Amino acid sequence: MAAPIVTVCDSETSLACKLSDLVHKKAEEAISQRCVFRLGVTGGSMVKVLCEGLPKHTADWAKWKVFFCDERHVPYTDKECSYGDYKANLLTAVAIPENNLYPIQPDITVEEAAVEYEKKIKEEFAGSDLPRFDVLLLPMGADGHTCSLFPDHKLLNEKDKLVAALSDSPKPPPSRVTMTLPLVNNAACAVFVVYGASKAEMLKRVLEGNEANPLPAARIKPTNGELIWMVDAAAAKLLDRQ
Ligand SMILES: O=C1O[C@H](COP(=O)(O)O)[C@@H](O)[C@H](O)[C@H]1O
Repeated sequence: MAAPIVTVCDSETSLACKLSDLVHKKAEEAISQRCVFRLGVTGGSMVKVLCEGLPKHTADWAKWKVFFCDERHVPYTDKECSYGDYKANLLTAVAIPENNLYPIQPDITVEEAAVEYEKKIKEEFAGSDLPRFDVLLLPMGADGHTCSLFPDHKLLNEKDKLVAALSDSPKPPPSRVTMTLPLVNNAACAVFVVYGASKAEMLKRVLEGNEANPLPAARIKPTNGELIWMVDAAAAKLLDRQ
């Protein structure tokens, strides 16, 4: 893996802008090579910056396919549902067809939902043993989690499943579906999006620490892809390099 690229933006607005420039550039490259752009998104604070920045560009939206790196196992109408957030805030702002947003099913058990989502991803990447997303947009929680991979959780050791269920998430809601490290680390480009002072201490640990038992976010090291951190000045304030 090449060394991670860390981009520090002055403000949340500038972060939204630079993030959308990057995603659009990656989309154009993917569409020109393969006629499709496969993106993975996450919920939480990501939704706001993404939905603010992306609509400022024109794009071949029909060729974008948007999957979820993780999802809370709640109904689509629940305020915790990331799919519901993107449906309300992204699909109303850009012309990505609704069918190109791939939700995780809430109306079956969480284990069934994980199996079904892995199948859906494998169908999308038919012919490849290990799917390779063009871009995965990743969060970093204040506890160092990413996707729904939490510190010291057994799913950090998952080697076979590409998508897994958990019912003991330390952050509510407890039931979730998440991409696992083998799938995330096979992405062509993994982009962490982190902003706000509440993430500053953890960002320093993940980027500058060298812990024996790495935090989940520190375990993202695409084996044959890029790793980019896009952060705002508030989150970066404790970093040695600024
Ligand atoms: O629970 C979750 O948390 C992360 C991070 O949320 P943030 O609001 O601290 O950015 C989120 O992105 C992830 O998708 C979600 O399930």
